[in-house]
Amino acid sequence: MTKTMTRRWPLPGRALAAPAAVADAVSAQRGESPGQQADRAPRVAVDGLRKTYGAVEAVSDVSLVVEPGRFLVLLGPSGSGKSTVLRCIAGIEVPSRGSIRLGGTMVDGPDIHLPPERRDLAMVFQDYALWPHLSAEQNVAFALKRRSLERAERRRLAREALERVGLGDKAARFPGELSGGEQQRVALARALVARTGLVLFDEPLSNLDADLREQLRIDIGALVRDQGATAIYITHDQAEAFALADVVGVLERGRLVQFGTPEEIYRAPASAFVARFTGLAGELAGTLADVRGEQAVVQTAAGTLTGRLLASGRPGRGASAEVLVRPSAVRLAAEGEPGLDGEVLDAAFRGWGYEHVVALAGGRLRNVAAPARVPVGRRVRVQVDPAGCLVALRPAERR
Ligand SMILES: Nc1ncnc2c1ncn2[C@@H]1O[C@H](COP(=O)(O)OP(=O)(O)OP(=O)(O)O)[C@@H](O)[C@H]1O
Repeated sequence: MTKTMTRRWPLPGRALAAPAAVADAVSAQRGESPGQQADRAPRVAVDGLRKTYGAVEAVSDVSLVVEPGRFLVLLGPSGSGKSTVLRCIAGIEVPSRGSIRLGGTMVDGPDIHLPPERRDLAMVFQDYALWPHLSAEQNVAFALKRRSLERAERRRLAREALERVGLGDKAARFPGELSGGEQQRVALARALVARTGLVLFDEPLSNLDADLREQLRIDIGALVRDQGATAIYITHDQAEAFALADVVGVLERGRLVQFGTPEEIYRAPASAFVARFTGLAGELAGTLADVRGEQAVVQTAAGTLTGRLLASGRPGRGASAEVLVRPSAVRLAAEGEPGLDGEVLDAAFRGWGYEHVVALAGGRLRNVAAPARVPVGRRVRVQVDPAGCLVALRPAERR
């Protein structure tokens, strides 16, 4: 089932803002300082969250904390439970177990469930969710409908929000007269106009093509940070997650398997799953030759490689291992430089230079960078930086 079919709430255009926050939100629009705005951004604390649908456990025991004004991205493959966690935080789903606190308020807990409209949050959806019969300005102004504001003031705030997302000149257009990227900008303006302390994003860029995605991603990061709101954003795109997040939570089959900064997750993934999901140039199988502290030496068919060991305990020499290589760790060796012997299978121009696919004994590596194109079939050497290598033991070899 698609998200569009399963989304039951909110109706398009509805802002999920608490009436109590009306005065605050409006005063923010009237020139409150960013510091005062940030004061309203809640700390989000999810504790022991579990959600089942019949026999399906969509989310199992997820606990996390997002500090006020921080940007969390939940990253995971399809079906890992990202939407379910987000929908529970929004109040659209009722957790089966666990608690959720937004600032000082418990919004979900034993016998407690606050509806979305009492959570002082706004949400941006994958499919924009705009009212087709309302203009861009009316769609944005609709988010202020529940607030005791003059119509003219609502219009002014809506126009201001549209200006902020670069659509000041298209306020009168209907969604059908706007491109996908522009429609999502209207949805973004609608989420920001009420100045709620928490903004949730449900894969907002996935219906847009690459160029637009990048531009809107940059604008989302800038606008949300400028507003000082706490943000939670879900995606299955690792590059998007790393680019946007202060902190990333990786989900695997309903469980939060790592929570840390993008840098921590890239350098020290918690498991082979996290390493694979956050981007590899390739994998080379071999046997463990040595372990020195956190570093493991692996003998592969292509040569000896060193990397960070992704396992606790003291695995023995000779254990079967896999070297997982990050894209940033591979480049073609210069003339006379040592490296792993291989043959070029493909060369792709990337603007800054070229990326090659190189076949090695026992595997292949993608993303092998070089300033010039090396023709297919040419024998080459590949330099592999140990700082971008991770060593995973095969399951049977873990102790
Ligand atoms: N209403 C529902 N009824 C039954 N099962 C559901 C329902 N919603 C989600 N699930 C199941 O819960 C699991 C997690 O789904 P969820 O939509 O949270 O994952 P996701 O990571 O957001 O995936 P995607 O990126 O594909 O949207 C999946 O196995 C899904 O099939």
